[in-house]
Amino acid sequence: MDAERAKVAELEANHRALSLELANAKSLELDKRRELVSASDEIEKLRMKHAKEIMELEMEAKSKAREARELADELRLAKSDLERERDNVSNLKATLSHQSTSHIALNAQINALQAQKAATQMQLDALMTTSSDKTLDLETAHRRILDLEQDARESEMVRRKLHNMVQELKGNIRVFCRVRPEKGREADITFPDKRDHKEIVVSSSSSSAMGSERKEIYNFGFDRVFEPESTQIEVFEEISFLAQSCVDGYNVCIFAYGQTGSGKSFTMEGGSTEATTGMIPRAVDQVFKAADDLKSKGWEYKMDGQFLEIYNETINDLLGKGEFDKKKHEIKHDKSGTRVTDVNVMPLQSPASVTSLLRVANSRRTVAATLMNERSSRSHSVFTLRISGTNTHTGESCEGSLNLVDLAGSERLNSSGAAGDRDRLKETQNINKSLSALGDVIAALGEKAEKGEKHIPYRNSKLTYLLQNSLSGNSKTLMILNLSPLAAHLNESLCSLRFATKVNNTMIGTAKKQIRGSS
Ligand SMILES: Nc1ncnc2c1ncn2[C@@H]1O[C@H](COP(=O)(O)OP(=O)(O)OP(=O)(O)O)[C@@H](O)[C@H]1O
Repeated sequence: MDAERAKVAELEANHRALSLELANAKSLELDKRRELVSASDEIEKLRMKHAKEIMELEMEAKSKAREARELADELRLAKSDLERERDNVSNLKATLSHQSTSHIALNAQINALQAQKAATQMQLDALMTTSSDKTLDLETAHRRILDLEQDARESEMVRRKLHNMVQELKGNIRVFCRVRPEKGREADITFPDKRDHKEIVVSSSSSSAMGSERKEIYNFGFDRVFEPESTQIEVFEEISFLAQSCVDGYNVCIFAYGQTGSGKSFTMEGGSTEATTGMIPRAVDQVFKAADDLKSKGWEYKMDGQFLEIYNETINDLLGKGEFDKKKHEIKHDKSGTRVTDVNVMPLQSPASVTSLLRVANSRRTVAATLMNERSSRSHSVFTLRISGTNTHTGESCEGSLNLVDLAGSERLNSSGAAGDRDRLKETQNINKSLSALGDVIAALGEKAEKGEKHIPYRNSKLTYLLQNSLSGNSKTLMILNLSPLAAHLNESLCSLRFATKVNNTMIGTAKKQIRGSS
């Protein structure tokens, strides 16, 4: 039993040892299991890390491969650039060697040119010296030319003055002839006197009864002949002394005579431009200038103007009001000069006031022309500028007048076609009457100058009566004969030329100044 007990005890002890061993084994197993779990975690982590590292390595490998490719590309490009650069370098080397050769050649040229430049500079210096000498010579010559031109101008003025004095001493009426420009069938008119411009030659051809051609040549001489190209300035240059002399106390009368359309109005009144300005505005301008110049010598002037029209022997005031002037105007002569009753006399302060006076007169003439059959060419127009001056230093006084007359068309009865028209016939008879009265007055003045006493028939027409004081031996008279160059007007032109020649040959005596001393 004991043995049994011992055995049981022993078994129990074994059991306990075994249980302990089992427990230990279990705890060991547990530890081992834990270790296993932790080892597997570790393995998992390592695996993941490894996978990540592999992935990164793969990506790195890919990027390296790309870089390698790019580097390979770059290398290729670099190689081709290098190749090109090599080519360039070899080209540049070739160019350089060529340029070097050129450079050497250019240097040689530059040296040659510099030598040439130095030689040219020396020549230039020599020329500059000569040129400044020449410039001096030229300036001297230029001054000399200016002096000579001035001398020539002065001589020309002296020549004109002397010419005028001779004319005044001769005492005849001056006559200028002006031929209008025209494009058309022109008559055979020539101007042979190219130096003094005093001659006009008109030729006409006619067939005789036998059929043979006959050419007649008519030669006329006047104080001045203006060719068609002559300008208003040139014409005025020749008459400016007359405008001047009315400031000195003379009575001056300038007529424009000629057939309708021959250029009378163009000459007297002119156009609207500077170049075409006519004799009236130019003369007035000149009178104002002359009066202004004499201010320094103590002269003070007063000027006034009137503009009348004589139509069918009645006087019409072109500065009046209304369409037609219905007033009856009378011409009065007394010691103070000629006066026309009831006409407007405009004080003239400046040349501009004359422009407005001409405008008023022209607008009235235009109205009349549209109402009455081109009346302007069928009437005489008389612009009168009266000038009175006193000298504050000397007490002298003077009175002058300037009459600028645009005469009615001078064509003869038949050629104007007036015969069948009563109004036209009356107009033409009146024009002829007054123009022949003008001729008679001039002829009588001529006779008076030659033979002494002679009655002057001023009263035979309104025109001559109005101009009595300016149409005497005591006044300066100029007739401008206007001619049309047309072949169709040849006969009229010849009549006008003959009339003007008669006037030109008339001596009317020497003009006198209207100057009074201080009283
Ligand atoms: N020297 C000239 N230069 C240019 N044109 C001119 C000249 N003379 C006249 N004329 C022109 O010829 C035309 C006729 O001239 P203007 O009217 O002056 O003649 P007129 O003799 O006064 O005629 P009317 O008796 O009808 O008044 C106008 O158109 C005018 O402008």
